[in-house]
Amino acid sequence: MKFSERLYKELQPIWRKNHAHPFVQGIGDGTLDQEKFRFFMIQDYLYLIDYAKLFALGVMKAEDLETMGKFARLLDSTLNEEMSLHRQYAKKFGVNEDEFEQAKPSPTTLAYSHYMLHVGQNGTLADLVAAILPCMWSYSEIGKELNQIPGASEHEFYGEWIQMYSSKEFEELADWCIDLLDQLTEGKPESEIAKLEEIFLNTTRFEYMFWDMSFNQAMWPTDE
Ligand SMILES: Cc1ncc(CO)c(N)n1
Repeated sequence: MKFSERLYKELQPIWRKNHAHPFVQGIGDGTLDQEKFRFFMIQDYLYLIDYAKLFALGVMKAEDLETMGKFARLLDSTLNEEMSLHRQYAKKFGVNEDEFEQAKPSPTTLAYSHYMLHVGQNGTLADLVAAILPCMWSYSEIGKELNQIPGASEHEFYGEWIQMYSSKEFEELADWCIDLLDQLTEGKPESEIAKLEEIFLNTTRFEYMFWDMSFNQAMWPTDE
């Protein structure tokens, strides 16, 4: 069995919670409170700044030119395509993108992005890929599922978000990452595989927490 097939089985309970979450459901039916979405987009912008750095670390850890080139393109598309979606939403909210960039990360954003950076900096290329895959894979699945809802991708406010994550290009990025992880783990001993599975499941759990944090607009509980 490919490693990704094993992961696909393991992640099911968490993905079911993602898809059922009122934040995700609300994007799909267009009823999500725009203030919650604004909170999410700001936190996601901060998250993506760190996520893009993981691709730079991927360039550092890659062992062949083809993989280096792919990570370089992922870095470029995150900064200049995916994040331009956030900059467009910033405009819709009537704020300058600098306001997004200078916002403070929530505890969940900090925990998630710093966990990934820690794994990416201290681990192997396989550790890094295991950490970054849930992000691409789960958004691609959510995007495709929401795109099935009639009219959802034409919704005047949430349509563009659904179009971005249900796109073929985004799906191809996730598929590339899945294939790379399968290649890197082929023939590896169970002890190594189990460690990678734990990393993958940790960031999968963080993905769920990110939806929940956004729905609750959760900053530090000690702030007034
Ligand atoms: C938190 C999070 N996970 C995944 C993606 C997809 O890139 C994103 N933009 N944000």
